[in-house]
Amino acid sequence: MTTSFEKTPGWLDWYAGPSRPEFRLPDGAVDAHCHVFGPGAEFPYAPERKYTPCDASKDQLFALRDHLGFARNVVVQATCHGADNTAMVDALRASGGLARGVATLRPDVTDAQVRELHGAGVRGVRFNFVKRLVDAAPKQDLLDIVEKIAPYGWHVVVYFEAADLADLRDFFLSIPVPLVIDHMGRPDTAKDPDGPDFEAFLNFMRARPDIWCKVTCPERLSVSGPPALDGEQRAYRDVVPFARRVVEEFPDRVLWGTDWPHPNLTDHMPDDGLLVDFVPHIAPTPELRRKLLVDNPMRLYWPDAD
Ligand SMILES: O=C(O)/C=C(\CC(=O)C(=O)O)C(=O)O
Repeated sequence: MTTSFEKTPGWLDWYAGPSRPEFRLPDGAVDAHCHVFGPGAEFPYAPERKYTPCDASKDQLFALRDHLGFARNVVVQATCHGADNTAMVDALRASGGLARGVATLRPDVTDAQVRELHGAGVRGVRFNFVKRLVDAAPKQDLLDIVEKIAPYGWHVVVYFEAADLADLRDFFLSIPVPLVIDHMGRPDTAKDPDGPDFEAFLNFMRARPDIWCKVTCPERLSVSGPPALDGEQRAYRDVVPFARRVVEEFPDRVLWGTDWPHPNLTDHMPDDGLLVDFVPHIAPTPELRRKLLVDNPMRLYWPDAD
């Protein structure tokens, strides 16, 4: 039986025909945050999902990787696939070792299942606290999951909004494995990057040396734009000071990724080539760029590669 899905109204398709970046990525660069969606007919979307995406297959992801000049991908499970990691795992297996994954798990996951995911290339589990994307999970369930993944050396990826950090901070710090924060904890970029809100985020990062941060998603965080479209080389200027502060203070624990195929965007869909051109603005030296794009993701996801 073939299932057909209708995309959530207003949701934009990913940008076909992205430009070739002017910024040449360093050899071995990793797109450390991207997704695969379906295709729904082959890998159905989860019944509990809050949105229905447009399909974005592994082959389309790998074509984008090659077009932009990345060597590897980290494929992050998105909520529209719930805890069914099949599409993501299928992408990892097809990548010939060039993709690692971050899964969503339920607390009843067995050791055999975790071991199989590890064998496929999964290295982390994602806990999502963004209310428009998921219903809240009991904290004890999450800690039970941590106990199951810790023996495999995995980390926990957390996705939350800035306003919720104060409530979540102690819970996060009780998680006894490395943490990776999605999209800088979604700061309000209309506020001062040197003000108390972002300082609270930086303080959280200072609390432990194994808290990493993805300096990703300017297209979601920008208030004043301009968008990465039509050759715009000064896109998302308002996000730059936030990301740059993180990169400069924590150069050895930052990651970057495209977030392709950019779920849930309704305002505009960025040209991924121009998104890559955003990177030198937040990582202004070749050394910072090498750490952000190559050394750090390789240490976290391919520690055994030479
Ligand atoms: O692509 C992202 O990281 C961000 C998302 C989607 C998401 O995380 C999910 O569905 O799991 C968002 O903010 O809507």
